[in-house]
Amino acid sequence: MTIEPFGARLRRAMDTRGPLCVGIDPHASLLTDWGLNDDIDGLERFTRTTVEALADRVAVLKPQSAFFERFGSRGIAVLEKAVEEARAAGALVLMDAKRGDIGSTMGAYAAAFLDPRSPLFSDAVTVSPYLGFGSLRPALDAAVVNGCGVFVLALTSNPEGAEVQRSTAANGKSLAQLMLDHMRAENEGAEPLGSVGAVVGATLGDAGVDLDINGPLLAPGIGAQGATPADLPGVFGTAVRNVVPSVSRGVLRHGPDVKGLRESAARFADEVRAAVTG
Ligand SMILES: O=c1ccn([C@@H]2O[C@H](COP(=O)(O)O)[C@@H](O)[C@H]2O)c(=O)[nH]1
Repeated sequence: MTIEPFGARLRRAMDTRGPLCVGIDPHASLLTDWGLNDDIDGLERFTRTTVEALADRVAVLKPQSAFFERFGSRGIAVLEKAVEEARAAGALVLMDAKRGDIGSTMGAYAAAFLDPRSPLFSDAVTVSPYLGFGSLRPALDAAVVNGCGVFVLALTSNPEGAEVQRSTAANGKSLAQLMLDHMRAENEGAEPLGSVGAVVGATLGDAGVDLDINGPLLAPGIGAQGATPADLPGVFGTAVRNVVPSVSRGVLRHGPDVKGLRESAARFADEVRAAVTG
Protein backbone atom coordinates (compact mmCIF):
# COMPACT_ATOMS: atom_id res chain seq x y z
CA MET A 1 0.00 0.00 0.00
CA THR A 2 1.41 3.41 -0.92
CA ILE A 3 1.11 6.06 1.73
CA GLU A 4 0.11 9.49 0.46
CA PRO A 5 2.63 12.12 1.58
CA PHE A 6 1.49 14.76 4.04
CA GLY A 7 2.21 17.59 1.60
CA ALA A 8 -0.28 16.14 -0.90
CA ARG A 9 -2.88 15.59 1.81
CA LEU A 10 -2.40 19.12 3.09
CA ARG A 11 -2.66 20.69 -0.36
CA ARG A 12 -5.94 18.86 -0.94
CA ALA A 13 -7.29 19.96 2.45
CA MET A 14 -6.28 23.56 1.73
CA ASP A 15 -7.98 23.43 -1.66
CA THR A 16 -11.23 21.95 -0.35
CA ARG A 17 -11.53 23.51 3.12
CA GLY A 18 -9.37 26.62 2.78
CA PRO A 19 -5.94 26.92 4.40
CA LEU A 20 -6.94 27.98 7.93
CA CYS A 21 -5.44 26.22 10.95
CA VAL A 22 -7.15 26.67 14.30
CA GLY A 23 -5.13 26.07 17.44
CA ILE A 24 -6.53 24.25 20.45
CA ASP A 25 -4.94 26.16 23.32
CA PRO A 26 -6.87 25.58 26.55
CA HIS A 27 -5.49 28.52 28.52
CA ALA A 28 -6.68 28.63 32.13
CA SER A 29 -8.21 32.05 31.39
CA LEU A 30 -10.18 30.66 28.43
CA LEU A 31 -11.53 27.81 30.54
CA THR A 32 -12.75 30.42 33.03
CA ASP A 33 -14.24 32.59 30.27
CA TRP A 34 -16.11 29.53 29.00
CA GLY A 35 -17.57 29.00 32.49
CA LEU A 36 -15.43 25.91 33.06
CA ASN A 37 -13.17 24.97 35.93
CA ASP A 38 -9.44 24.94 35.34
CA ASP A 39 -9.32 21.21 35.92
CA ILE A 40 -9.39 18.00 33.91
CA ASP A 41 -13.17 18.14 33.39
CA GLY A 42 -12.89 21.70 32.13
CA LEU A 43 -10.06 20.69 29.81
CA GLU A 44 -12.07 17.77 28.47
CA ARG A 45 -15.19 19.86 27.78
CA PHE A 46 -13.23 22.70 26.20
CA THR A 47 -11.36 20.33 23.92
CA ARG A 48 -14.40 18.25 22.97
CA THR A 49 -16.42 21.38 22.11
CA THR A 50 -13.64 22.80 19.95
CA VAL A 51 -13.13 19.55 18.07
CA GLU A 52 -16.88 19.10 17.54
CA ALA A 53 -17.24 22.67 16.31
CA LEU A 54 -14.32 22.76 13.89
CA ALA A 55 -12.86 19.38 12.92
CA ASP A 56 -15.34 18.84 10.10
CA ARG A 57 -14.56 22.18 8.45
CA VAL A 58 -11.04 23.53 8.94
CA ALA A 59 -8.03 22.09 7.13
CA VAL A 60 -5.84 21.80 10.21
CA LEU A 61 -6.37 21.66 13.96
CA LYS A 62 -3.27 22.38 16.02
CA PRO A 63 -3.43 21.26 19.65
CA GLN A 64 -0.83 23.00 21.78
CA SER A 65 0.63 20.09 23.74
CA ALA A 66 1.76 22.25 26.68
CA PHE A 67 -1.80 23.03 27.74
CA PHE A 68 -2.54 19.30 28.01
CA GLU A 69 0.79 18.32 29.57
CA ARG A 70 0.09 20.66 32.49
CA PHE A 71 -2.61 18.20 33.63
CA GLY A 72 -0.24 15.22 33.54
CA SER A 73 -1.36 11.80 32.32
CA ARG A 74 -5.05 12.73 32.41
CA GLY A 75 -4.36 15.75 30.22
CA ILE A 76 -2.48 13.56 27.77
CA ALA A 77 -5.47 11.20 27.66
CA VAL A 78 -7.69 14.15 26.67
CA LEU A 79 -5.16 15.07 23.99
CA GLU A 80 -5.08 11.51 22.62
CA LYS A 81 -8.87 11.46 22.30
CA ALA A 82 -8.90 14.88 20.64
CA VAL A 83 -6.33 13.79 18.07
CA GLU A 84 -8.29 10.66 17.23
CA GLU A 85 -11.65 12.45 16.97
CA ALA A 86 -10.31 15.38 14.98
CA ARG A 87 -8.68 13.06 12.45
CA ALA A 88 -11.83 10.94 12.21
CA ALA A 89 -13.80 14.12 11.39
CA GLY A 90 -11.42 14.93 8.55
CA ALA A 91 -9.10 17.56 10.01
CA LEU A 92 -5.37 17.16 9.71
CA VAL A 93 -3.85 17.31 13.19
CA LEU A 94 -0.65 19.26 13.66
CA MET A 95 0.72 18.55 17.13
CA ASP A 96 2.34 21.74 18.35
CA ALA A 97 4.99 20.17 20.57
CA LYS A 98 8.09 22.07 19.36
CA ARG A 99 10.37 19.21 20.23
CA GLY A 100 14.11 19.51 19.72
CA ASP A 101 16.92 17.30 21.06
CA ILE A 102 19.89 15.21 20.03
CA GLY A 103 19.11 12.76 17.26
CA SER A 104 18.73 9.65 19.42
CA THR A 105 16.12 11.38 21.57
CA MET A 106 14.50 12.90 18.50
CA GLY A 107 13.90 9.30 17.47
CA ALA A 108 11.73 8.86 20.55
CA TYR A 109 9.79 12.04 19.75
CA ALA A 110 9.25 10.70 16.25
CA ALA A 111 7.94 7.46 17.78
CA ALA A 112 5.58 9.47 19.99
CA PHE A 113 4.05 11.68 17.30
CA LEU A 114 4.80 10.19 13.88
CA ASP A 115 4.40 6.44 14.38
CA PRO A 116 0.91 5.08 13.68
CA ARG A 117 1.27 2.69 16.63
CA SER A 118 1.44 5.61 19.09
CA PRO A 119 -1.71 6.91 20.81
CA LEU A 120 -0.53 10.44 19.99
CA PHE A 121 0.01 9.71 16.28
CA SER A 122 -0.63 12.96 14.43
CA ASP A 123 -0.51 14.10 10.83
CA ALA A 124 2.37 16.45 11.62
CA VAL A 125 4.44 17.83 14.47
CA THR A 126 6.34 21.05 15.15
CA VAL A 127 10.06 20.75 15.92
CA SER A 128 12.92 23.08 16.77
CA PRO A 129 16.04 22.85 14.57
CA TYR A 130 18.25 24.84 16.89
CA LEU A 131 20.21 21.75 17.99
CA GLY A 132 21.23 21.57 14.34
CA PHE A 133 19.01 20.66 11.40
CA GLY A 134 20.61 17.22 11.20
CA SER A 135 19.33 16.40 14.69
CA LEU A 136 15.84 16.31 13.15
CA ARG A 137 16.73 13.40 10.85
CA PRO A 138 14.77 10.72 12.77
CA ALA A 139 11.61 12.84 12.59
CA LEU A 140 12.16 13.69 8.92
CA ASP A 141 12.66 9.99 8.10
CA ALA A 142 9.63 8.85 10.12
CA ALA A 143 7.53 11.47 8.37
CA VAL A 144 8.47 10.09 4.95
CA VAL A 145 7.73 6.50 5.97
CA ASN A 146 4.37 7.30 7.58
CA GLY A 147 3.06 10.05 5.30
CA CYS A 148 3.42 12.72 7.97
CA GLY A 149 4.63 16.31 8.05
CA VAL A 150 7.28 18.08 10.08
CA PHE A 151 7.01 21.82 10.69
CA VAL A 152 10.37 23.32 11.54
CA LEU A 153 10.72 26.61 13.43
CA ALA A 154 12.33 29.21 11.18
CA LEU A 155 11.24 32.71 12.23
CA THR A 156 8.87 32.55 15.15
CA SER A 157 6.14 35.08 15.85
CA ASN A 158 7.54 36.24 19.21
CA PRO A 159 9.85 39.28 19.22
CA GLU A 160 12.48 37.44 21.31
CA GLY A 161 13.06 34.92 18.51
CA ALA A 162 15.00 37.36 16.33
CA GLU A 163 18.18 37.44 18.45
CA VAL A 164 18.72 33.77 17.67
CA GLN A 165 17.00 33.28 14.34
CA ARG A 166 18.33 36.45 12.64
CA SER A 167 21.87 35.92 13.86
CA THR A 168 24.52 35.10 11.29
CA ALA A 169 25.46 31.49 10.67
CA ALA A 170 28.94 30.29 9.66
CA ASN A 171 28.08 30.62 5.95
CA GLY A 172 27.11 34.29 6.36
CA LYS A 173 23.38 33.72 6.04
CA SER A 174 20.91 34.17 8.87
CA LEU A 175 20.30 31.08 10.96
CA ALA A 176 16.66 31.12 9.84
CA GLN A 177 17.71 31.21 6.17
CA LEU A 178 20.11 28.32 6.74
CA MET A 179 17.23 26.27 8.17
CA LEU A 180 14.93 27.27 5.31
CA ASP A 181 17.60 26.15 2.83
CA HIS A 182 17.68 22.75 4.54
CA MET A 183 13.89 22.55 4.27
CA ARG A 184 14.01 23.36 0.56
CA ALA A 185 16.49 20.52 0.05
CA GLU A 186 14.19 18.09 1.90
CA ASN A 187 11.25 19.11 -0.30
CA GLU A 188 13.07 19.03 -3.62
CA GLY A 189 10.98 17.46 -6.38
CA ALA A 190 7.91 16.93 -4.19
CA GLU A 191 4.57 17.57 -5.85
CA PRO A 192 2.20 19.26 -5.30
CA LEU A 193 3.86 20.32 -2.04
CA GLY A 194 6.64 19.00 0.16
CA SER A 195 5.96 17.61 3.62
CA VAL A 196 8.55 19.67 5.48
CA GLY A 197 7.03 22.97 6.49
CA ALA A 198 8.45 26.11 8.04
CA VAL A 199 7.01 28.07 10.94
CA VAL A 200 7.14 31.77 10.09
CA GLY A 201 5.23 34.26 12.20
CA ALA A 202 2.54 36.39 10.61
CA THR A 203 3.70 39.17 12.93
CA LEU A 204 7.06 39.75 11.23
CA GLY A 205 6.33 42.35 8.59
CA ASP A 206 8.48 41.53 5.56
CA ALA A 207 10.08 38.20 6.55
CA GLY A 208 13.24 39.19 4.67
CA VAL A 209 14.19 35.59 3.88
CA ASP A 210 13.70 33.31 0.89
CA LEU A 211 10.54 31.34 1.68
CA ASP A 212 10.49 29.38 -1.57
CA ILE A 213 10.92 25.98 0.11
CA ASN A 214 8.31 24.03 -1.88
CA GLY A 215 6.60 23.30 1.42
CA PRO A 216 3.87 24.67 3.65
CA LEU A 217 4.45 27.79 5.74
CA LEU A 218 2.65 27.76 9.08
CA ALA A 219 1.88 31.35 10.07
CA PRO A 220 0.98 31.73 13.74
CA GLY A 221 0.43 35.12 15.33
CA ILE A 222 -2.92 36.05 13.81
CA GLY A 223 -5.48 37.30 16.32
CA ALA A 224 -4.26 37.62 19.90
CA GLN A 225 -0.65 38.42 18.89
CA GLY A 226 -1.80 41.27 16.68
CA ALA A 227 -1.34 40.08 13.10
CA THR A 228 -4.29 39.95 10.70
CA PRO A 229 -4.90 37.99 7.49
CA ALA A 230 -4.32 41.23 5.58
CA ASP A 231 -0.68 41.11 6.74
CA LEU A 232 0.01 37.78 5.01
CA PRO A 233 0.97 39.03 1.51
CA GLY A 234 3.43 41.52 3.02
CA VAL A 235 5.12 38.83 5.11
CA PHE A 236 5.13 35.99 2.60
CA GLY A 237 5.16 37.64 -0.84
CA THR A 238 4.72 35.16 -3.66
CA ALA A 239 4.96 32.22 -1.24
CA VAL A 240 1.58 33.22 0.21
CA ARG A 241 -0.21 30.42 -1.65
CA ASN A 242 1.60 27.91 0.55
CA VAL A 243 0.68 29.66 3.80
CA VAL A 244 -1.36 27.93 6.49
CA PRO A 245 -2.50 30.84 8.68
CA SER A 246 -2.94 29.83 12.30
CA VAL A 247 -5.27 31.34 14.91
CA SER A 248 -5.87 30.05 18.43
CA ARG A 249 -7.26 32.54 20.99
CA GLY A 250 -8.74 34.72 18.22
CA VAL A 251 -11.22 31.91 17.51
CA LEU A 252 -11.41 30.21 20.91
CA ARG A 253 -12.55 33.37 22.68
CA HIS A 254 -15.86 32.99 20.83
CA GLY A 255 -16.69 29.74 22.67
CA PRO A 256 -18.21 27.84 24.30
CA ASP A 257 -20.96 28.51 21.77
CA VAL A 258 -20.36 26.13 18.86
CA LYS A 259 -21.97 28.61 16.46
CA GLY A 260 -19.69 31.36 17.76
CA LEU A 261 -16.60 29.23 17.19
CA ARG A 262 -17.71 28.27 13.69
CA GLU A 263 -18.60 31.83 12.71
CA SER A 264 -15.30 33.15 13.97
CA ALA A 265 -13.33 30.52 12.05
CA ALA A 266 -15.42 31.27 8.94
CA ARG A 267 -14.69 35.01 9.28
CA PHE A 268 -10.94 34.39 9.52
CA ALA A 269 -11.18 32.01 6.55
CA ASP A 270 -12.98 34.70 4.51
CA GLU A 271 -10.39 37.32 5.45
CA VAL A 272 -7.58 34.94 4.51
CA ARG A 273 -9.19 34.21 1.15
CA ALA A 274 -9.61 37.93 0.43
CA ALA A 275 -6.01 38.67 1.43
CA VAL A 276 -4.45 35.79 -0.49
CA THR A 277 -6.47 36.14 -3.69
CA GLY A 278 -6.02 39.91 -3.56
O1 LIG B 1 6.21 31.16 16.17
C1 LIG B 1 5.29 30.61 16.78
C2 LIG B 1 5.15 29.24 16.83
C3 LIG B 1 4.09 28.70 17.48
N1 LIG B 1 3.17 29.47 18.10
C4 LIG B 1 2.04 28.82 18.79
O2 LIG B 1 0.83 29.16 18.11
C5 LIG B 1 -0.19 29.43 19.05
C6 LIG B 1 -0.59 30.89 18.95
O3 LIG B 1 -1.71 31.13 19.77
P1 LIG B 1 -2.56 32.49 19.65
O4 LIG B 1 -3.56 32.35 20.74
O5 LIG B 1 -3.18 32.53 18.28
O6 LIG B 1 -1.62 33.61 19.89
C7 LIG B 1 0.36 29.03 20.40
O7 LIG B 1 0.07 27.67 20.64
C8 LIG B 1 1.85 29.22 20.24
O8 LIG B 1 2.58 28.36 21.09
C9 LIG B 1 3.29 30.83 18.04
O9 LIG B 1 2.46 31.60 18.57
N2 LIG B 1 4.37 31.36 17.38
